[in-house]
Amino acid sequence: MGSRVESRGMGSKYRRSRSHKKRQEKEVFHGRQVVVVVVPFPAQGHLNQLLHLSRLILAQNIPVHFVGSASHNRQAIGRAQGWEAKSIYKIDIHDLSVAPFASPAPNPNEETRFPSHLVPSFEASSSLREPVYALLQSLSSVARRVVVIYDSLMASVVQDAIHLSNCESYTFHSVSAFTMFLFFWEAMGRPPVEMSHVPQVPSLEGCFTAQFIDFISSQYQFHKFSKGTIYNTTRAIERPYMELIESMIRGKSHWALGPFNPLSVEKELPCNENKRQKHLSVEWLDKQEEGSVLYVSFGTTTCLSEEQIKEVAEGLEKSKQKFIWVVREADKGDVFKEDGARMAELPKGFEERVDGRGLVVRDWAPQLDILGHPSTGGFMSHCGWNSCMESITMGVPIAAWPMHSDQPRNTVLLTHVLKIALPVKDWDHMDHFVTASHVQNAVTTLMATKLGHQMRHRASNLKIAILNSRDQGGLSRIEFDRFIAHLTR
Ligand SMILES: O=c1ccn([C@@H]2O[C@H](COP(=O)(O)OP(=O)(O)O[C@H]3OC[C@@H](O)[C@H](O)[C@H]3O)[C@@H](O)[C@H]2O)c(=O)[nH]1
Ligand SMILES: C[C@@H](CO)CCNc1ncnc2nc[nH]c12
Repeated sequence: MGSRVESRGMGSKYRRSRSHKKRQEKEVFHGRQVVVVVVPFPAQGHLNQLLHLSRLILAQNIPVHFVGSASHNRQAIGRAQGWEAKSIYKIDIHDLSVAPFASPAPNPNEETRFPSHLVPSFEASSSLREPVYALLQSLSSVARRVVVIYDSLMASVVQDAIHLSNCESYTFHSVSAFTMFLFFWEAMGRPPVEMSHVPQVPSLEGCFTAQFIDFISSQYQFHKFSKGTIYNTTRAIERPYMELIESMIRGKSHWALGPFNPLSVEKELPCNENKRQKHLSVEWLDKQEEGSVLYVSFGTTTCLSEEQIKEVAEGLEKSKQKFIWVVREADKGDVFKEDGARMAELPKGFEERVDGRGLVVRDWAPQLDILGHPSTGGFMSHCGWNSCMESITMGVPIAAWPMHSDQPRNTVLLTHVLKIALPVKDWDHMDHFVTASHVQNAVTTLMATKLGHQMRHRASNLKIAILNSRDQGGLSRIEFDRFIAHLTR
């Protein structure tokens, strides 16, 4: 039943092939090992971040167990970008049984843009509680220490970890430190803090559904069991907000361990062997001038209505700028369910009219490769936190078009604090509609004006700051090393 633990083939293959002798030596000198169990939330933007973190931890020779339903594990692995195949096979992937869930198609005409159609898959994940506990029990009997790193939305799933004396847990917040600071600060009744770091931000109205707010609240009671919190950020960009969080939430350690995504894709190959061939979009970028192409994509939780797609198409066409536009539907709870998908229509003749200047991608785009490509000079984004970090680490400025959740506030971080983005339109939860002229203005400003150029320059400086911070002796590197030393103490 629910508590059956299945270990997937690739993980066990690794265990067998890993030198047994080496492991024995380790045990002799260091006692039993520390192992990490990673418990992601089953949506792409969350799976992706914790899979990247798993790889970073594994690179420190700490075994990592990654858990989830078979389809979410397959989704996470199949879409992983920027690293070599061999590093993914070293993660112990556990396909655990999850209660069956409905996987409806997204609704592009919903009043809020929040991906409510994913809620059944979120709720089904609570059935992971038993099999995850069974895994923790079995690991805790052989390991020196079991470290659980869980997505903040999976707190209830790992609540039993406190029964194991050699098990400790850390909460991973999948959004910016800026957004989390605001969330804590508002929840605490806005205590006095250094106000120069706190810009005006939009309210959360229209960002979530009431149902999802209940889901978040139902998880928060279990965070009291965790020893610390982890962020996919670096103090090189979000230092004030990490420090504000530290000053408000004492008694826990707070770790900025990001960026989790690879900082360069040039040296590292895509993980999937059959993806070694360059994607069409990258081949096309190879032929364009440096910094001349705008990349347009709205992540995996958003889909635009037909009318909205028409406005984007017209805006892009009128901007006369080069672009790659990813026209995809939002993910379903089970991304491998083929049925019911809409194929969004573009205006008649659009692709012919922009031929040679614009490329429409309908499948999964290699976003990290695209952002890391020298020809890419701007990104029109919904400002999901993965996209923000990927763009910042690749030095690409943003035309920000937030849709839901943390995105409107991430936008404020990018526009007001880091000053590497301009808004496509001011966020107004009552009126999501963006006209062709908003799109056109944003695109031409970002790609073809001095203001856009200055943003590109600042973005490129941030990229350098992040790289330096990750180098030997840099603050991010020191913080990451301290975390690893703390786990293996
Ligand atoms: O075609 C595609 C589409 C998307 N992607 C990748 O998919 C990921 C999308 O994640 P984003 O965070 O940007 O956006 P999502 O809306 O999908 O995620 C969501 O979940 C995690 C939260 O922290 C985000 O803020 C939230 O909006 C990125 O890593 C992006 O590179 C592709 O590689 N190709
Ligand atoms: C449905 C998901 C996207 O896949 C919401 C992401 N947004 C968030 N996820 C977790 N904690 C948050 N605190 C503020 N926003 C948060």
